[in-house]
Amino acid sequence: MSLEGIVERREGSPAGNGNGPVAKQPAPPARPTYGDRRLRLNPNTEHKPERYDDVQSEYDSAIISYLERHLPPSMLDVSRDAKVEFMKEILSPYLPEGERNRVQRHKEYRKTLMSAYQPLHKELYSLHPSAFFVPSFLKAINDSTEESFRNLLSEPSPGIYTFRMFQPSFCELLLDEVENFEKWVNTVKFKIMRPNTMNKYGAVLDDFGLEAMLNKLIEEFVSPLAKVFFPEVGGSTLDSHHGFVVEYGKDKDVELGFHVDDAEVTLNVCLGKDFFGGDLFFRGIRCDKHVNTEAQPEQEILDYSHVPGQAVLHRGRHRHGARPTTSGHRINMLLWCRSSVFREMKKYQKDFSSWCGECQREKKERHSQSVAATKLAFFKAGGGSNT
Ligand SMILES: O=C(O)CCC(=O)C(=O)O
Ligand SMILES: [Fe+2]
Repeated sequence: MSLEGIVERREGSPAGNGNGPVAKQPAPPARPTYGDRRLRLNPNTEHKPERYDDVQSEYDSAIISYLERHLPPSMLDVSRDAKVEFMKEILSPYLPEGERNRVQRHKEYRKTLMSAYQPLHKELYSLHPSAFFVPSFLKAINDSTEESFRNLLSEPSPGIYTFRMFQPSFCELLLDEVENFEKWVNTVKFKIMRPNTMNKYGAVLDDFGLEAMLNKLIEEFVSPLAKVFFPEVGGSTLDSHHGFVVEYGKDKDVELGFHVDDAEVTLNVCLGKDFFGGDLFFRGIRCDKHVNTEAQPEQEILDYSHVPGQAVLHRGRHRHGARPTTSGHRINMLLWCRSSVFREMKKYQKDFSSWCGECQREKKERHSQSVAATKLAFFKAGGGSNT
């Protein structure tokens, strides 16, 4: 969806098709008019958009919030409902029919689930930083400087950051809640959607009420890091997410194949419990075109062992997988953080050498070839001789 596109489509929409009289319609209910209805091309960065998490619509609430900054000035002071109605109308042509139906069905699924499931630990459903996070993580985010982040993190391989994040008591509560949710699902025989195409076990946290808490967690605690470490892949403009848990062990998933995430930035935190194996393996960052190319042995190969409470933060395009969990039970929380702005801009780009390891390698190779060709031409022309 292009915002430029939206601007153009809204201009001068005709009342009829120009082929004769327009059939008379019953008068529509009176609607307020808002003067100039054209969107701003550039967002009003001083305007703080409202949150629309509670709005029932086919669109992600983050997109509605994002669009609010583009509203014409006359629309900014109208009621929240009027803004929503206006923005839904603007967005409606941009979802293809199939996608619209899918999104609608998912909204209904989530609504049914949330109205039936009784949360066990209500305190998890809103963000309580001092109860959730370890003091070192809280301090680094509060200080919010690159130096404070660097003091907190380790970077065992370029672009992979690890740090202690959750309190053991928080991990226990979340594990308990997930277990309770799964028990309930089995008792009432509700067929739940699994987190993604590669996992048969696990649950989508957003689907049973944790979406608003996770939104806040990302906004206040992941985005500050993503802005500093991943600006070239939309780390400064994260605006939606997919939050879930994956489960490995006997009678669960065992391992996870080599893949990239449907995310710009991924936060992966181990919640527990006791387990052996399950190491993550990483093999370098790649764009779509280069996703199947070889890893560079020196720089791009890393194995990482999960530790409960500890987070790994990486680009979604950082290729990875998880080795078999050979005993015990491993549960990790994943936040796939996305940026609609980055995705839109990516459509118009071909060179991803600011983050793709293979684009970078090709660029370097082109550069050395051109330096070599220039040198050769220079010597052939007699340059550099002292005759
Ligand atoms: O099992 C893990 O820790 C990795 C999970 C993962 O990469 C994913 O769900 O995308
Ligand atoms: Fe992944």
